Amino acid sequence: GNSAEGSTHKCRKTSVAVLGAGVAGITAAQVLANHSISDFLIVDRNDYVGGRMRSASFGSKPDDGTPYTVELGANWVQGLGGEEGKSGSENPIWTLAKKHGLANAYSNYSSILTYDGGGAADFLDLLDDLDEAYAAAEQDAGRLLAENLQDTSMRAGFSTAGWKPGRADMRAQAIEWWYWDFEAAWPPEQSGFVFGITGYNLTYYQWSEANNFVYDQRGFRALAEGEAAEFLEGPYEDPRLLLETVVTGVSYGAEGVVVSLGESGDCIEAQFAICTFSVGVLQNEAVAFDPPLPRWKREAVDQFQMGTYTKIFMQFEEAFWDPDTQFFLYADSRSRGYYPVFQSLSAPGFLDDSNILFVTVVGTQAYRVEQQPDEVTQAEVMEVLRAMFPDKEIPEPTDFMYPRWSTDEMAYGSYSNWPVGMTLEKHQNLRANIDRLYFAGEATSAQYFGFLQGAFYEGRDVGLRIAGLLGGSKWETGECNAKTTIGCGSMDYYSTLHGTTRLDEYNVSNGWPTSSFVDNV
Ligand SMILES: Cc1cc2nc3c(=O)[nH]c(=O)nc-3n(C[C@H](O)[C@H](O)[C@H](O)COP(=O)(O)OP(=O)(O)OC[C@H]3O[C@@H](n4cnc5c(N)ncnc54)[C@H](O)[C@@H]3O)c2cc1C
Repeated sequence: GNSAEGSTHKCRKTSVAVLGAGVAGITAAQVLANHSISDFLIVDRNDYVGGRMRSASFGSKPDDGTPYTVELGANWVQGLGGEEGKSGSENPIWTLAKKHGLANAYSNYSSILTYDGGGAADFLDLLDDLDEAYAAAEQDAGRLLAENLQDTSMRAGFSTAGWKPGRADMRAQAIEWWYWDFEAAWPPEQSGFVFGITGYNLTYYQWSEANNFVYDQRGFRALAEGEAAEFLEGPYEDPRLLLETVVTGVSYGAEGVVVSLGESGDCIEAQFAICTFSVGVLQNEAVAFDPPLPRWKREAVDQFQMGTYTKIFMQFEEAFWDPDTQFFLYADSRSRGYYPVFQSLSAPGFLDDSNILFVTVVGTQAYRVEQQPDEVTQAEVMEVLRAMFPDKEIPEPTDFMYPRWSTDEMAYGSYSNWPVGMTLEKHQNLRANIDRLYFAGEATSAQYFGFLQGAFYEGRDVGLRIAGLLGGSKWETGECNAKTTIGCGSMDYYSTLHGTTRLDEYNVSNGWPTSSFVDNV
């Protein structure tokens, strides 16, 4: 590794460098603190704790004109659990949301009205068809997993289960978007089947199918700040929390890790480091690793998908939509996913009478929208709203705002999605440490990727591993073993991952008469 010795730059020494102050980083540091390891530093480029739990001020309140707080990033606690009479298993994010008293309300996905270019149009019966196919697809995915059969795409899984929306059937396309893309931020073609289904089921069937929407005016990140305050002073007064500090390089090895900070040349010399940067940050090579990440790690990073999920906020003088309905689904006649779902924050039990509406776009529509100026997007959205509500005079919004997640250096996207062709072993390569450099975050969670609970569990796991390594060998036999949900020490990885076809199987009987490597030029 790089030694800072003799240089004029400041190099702080610590036991553990926690890179990122999102849910994974805060949870990892908390685990260290709980195991009496107080010598750590937490670094983040943001000026707050919470990472992709990110809020912003928007619009104004009717009574005093002060702005509302809305969530640009994570918004729901997804899958609650812990209901009375049930086994008692609960989403840890739900436990923490209750602990910190976050204002939230049940998001009723059945409170929905449907529209197309001609105005209101009831096509919710299609949802029942998709429900039925999805139930069959779940059975099928379970069989593929249990019998080690070849995985496929969610698209193929849907088709086999009997759900085959026509390309021009824009109502069915809108229903499918609402069912799949709204959650995955990628279309079924690009989502893995088995892991797409397990990802959904482990959250919603293990706990409960409820999604609770957080509208707390401190911001959802009050959860992360509240947890951080239990082991950091304030938490913002604690000298171990280095905010507005950009990590530019990570030099790692068997002896330790040196983290380069910003352009100052300052650094951190640590025994261990935990990198919680999003898979988007890793894909964009925003951090220089020394030595470069090995091929088994880079292939996993490059294959896992970073999605983009963009909420476009509008405040109006008055609500022209049904005040009691939460969701408004729009089927555009030309483009799938074109301003497909509007959500009312004005609905009872949310930000009552705020007259705030937001529309969500994902995937290619999100990339398009994020690259254009606000005015262009506003004009497009207004055209859609006027088509949905032809009988209403709809004035321009009084406030309009949306983030640019796909290009934001803190994450380069919103959250991850399991792509077609990724195996559990290859995903494990995304998780695995290299020497003393560890990784954690929503994307490293095989079971809860994309969710806050994924970041929580992975942060906890890596925190415990490092606490164990720093605490000595007795940890490895005590608190964790292969049967628990918590691992110990260094992680497994697969240096070579094979396909299913041997070279000698590229032969005539498989329709491959010509050598793959022929070159007569
Ligand atoms: C729009 C959107 C909607 C979402 N909706 C939901 C939802 O409703 N429910 C749900 O459960 N989940 C949702 N998620 C996902 C959830 O927000 C994430 O799973 C979770 O917050 C990820 O936590 P993390 O700790 O893994 O990563 P992060 O929160 O990204 O933490 C990593 C930190 O690293 C920092 N960092 C990155 N690069 C550098 C660098 N070079 N130097 C220094 N610091 C750096 C970042 O600033 C960041 O704070 C949503 C996410 C987005 C963006």
